[in-house]
Amino acid sequence: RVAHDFSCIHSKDLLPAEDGEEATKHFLQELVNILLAYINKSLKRSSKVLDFHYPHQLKEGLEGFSLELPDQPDNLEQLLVDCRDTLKYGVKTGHPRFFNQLSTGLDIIGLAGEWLTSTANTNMFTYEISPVFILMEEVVLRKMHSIIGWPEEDGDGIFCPGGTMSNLYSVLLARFHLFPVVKTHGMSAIPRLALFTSAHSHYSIKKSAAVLGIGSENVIVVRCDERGKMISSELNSSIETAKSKGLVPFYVNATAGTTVYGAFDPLNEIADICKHHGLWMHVDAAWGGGLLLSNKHRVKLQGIERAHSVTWNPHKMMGVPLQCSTILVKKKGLLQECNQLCAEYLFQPDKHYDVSYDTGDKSIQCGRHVDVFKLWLMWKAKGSEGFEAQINHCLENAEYLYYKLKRRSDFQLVFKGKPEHSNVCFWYLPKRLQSILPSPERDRELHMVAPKIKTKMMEEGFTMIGYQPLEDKVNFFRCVFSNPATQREDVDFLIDEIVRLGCEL
Ligand SMILES: O=C(O)c1cc(=O)cc(C(=O)O)o1
Repeated sequence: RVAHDFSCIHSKDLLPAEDGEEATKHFLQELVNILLAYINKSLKRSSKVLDFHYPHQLKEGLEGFSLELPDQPDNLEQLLVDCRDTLKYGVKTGHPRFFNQLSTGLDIIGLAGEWLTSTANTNMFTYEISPVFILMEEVVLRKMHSIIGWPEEDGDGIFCPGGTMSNLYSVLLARFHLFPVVKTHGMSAIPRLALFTSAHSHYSIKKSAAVLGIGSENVIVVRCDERGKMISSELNSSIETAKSKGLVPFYVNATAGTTVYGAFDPLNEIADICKHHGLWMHVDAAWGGGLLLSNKHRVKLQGIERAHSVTWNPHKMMGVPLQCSTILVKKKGLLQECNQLCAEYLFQPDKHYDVSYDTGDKSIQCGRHVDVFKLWLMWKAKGSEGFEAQINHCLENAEYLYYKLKRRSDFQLVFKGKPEHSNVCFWYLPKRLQSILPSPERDRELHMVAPKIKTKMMEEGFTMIGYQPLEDKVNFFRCVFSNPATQREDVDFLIDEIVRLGCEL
């Protein structure tokens, strides 16, 4: 193919310009070539995960890569160079040795789904402008309801821009369910509320209470065991205490797969307590929801069918491209009642089709991105069995890492026992610390090890893993597996790289 000269054409020469079709085809084909080169590179172990630069270096402009916005249009050759550079200086989150976040991987079908979604460029507020996507959302949500174990006649939900928003919906719905007057009269019309969540749960529960005007101080944090699982007897006593202080408990968040440890709360015990006190039970399965697809692992979420609402992020363990998050609600109609404002310019009641398909008014958004298509396409491509296999593979990688570290004296696992999810948490002890008994002094030294290793790791760029302190524990690494491309050799590489970078610290 003749390489096209894009230096003398500009965006105005592309469609919808007259006879812009040829230039458009060549420009988009060239972009696809850039993306294909990036995809191949991301999946090659010989490539780096990242080519790290400090903010000032990127802002100054690297090798002509300027972030500044011009008055005159750039030509398409420059745009293609900018596209290459944007990817060059980014982080390859699809790389088999990228362990830094819960969302990793680069699924080709998911990517194709996202490309089609952008090309369709439509909105999810009404059936009239998204007929296919609205029906797909209904089909996919119903499938997820049945996987949770809710009966056919139950189940509602919506795709949200991330797990934090999904959790926020659950608090909003629980409050509306108990006090519908709050929608119109606000918080002054209702007594002081209290909600409960575990010490290891996601900070979005507190954030939801802050955003919704409930107050983050009214989020009562329930103690966990050494594995990070909520202690249900502590939940019960916290609820009793809140009542004795005149607060009105209304909501409990149980976590299925905590962010750092990957712990699963005892859902049946929590459901019993919620039933006894008449509280809304939400399960934040943003990270653990994917395990419902695995016959081997779904037992860890037993009791989830008793929840009033569930957050489940397919962009985590199912490897769907960001973003893809759902709030699933057992009671039909509540989302609509809670959020609808019936804007006449969108939700006309006298349309020529069944307006119950205009699901936009269930949302607290107006415009809403189509996040369902890439999930629907992946589900068609893999089948539920395909998702099960990839999720089991990720947990097998975690088990492999766990047993490798268990046998070594230079690594120490943060909690005893096999991980419930694909999170493996550990300290690395440089040679000089390996012979020192645990003490506050050793802890002070150990606290600096992970940040130093991470700095060198990012500067060299061959792998990437997260670290954090937690409660009384000094900085430790958290390795999580959600990328089906990751194999045992990548686990071996990670361990060797941490030793190489840290043994002399
Ligand atoms: O969607 C994600 O990748 C994600 C969401 C979190 O809340 C926390 C993390 C994380 O701790 O890696 O990841």
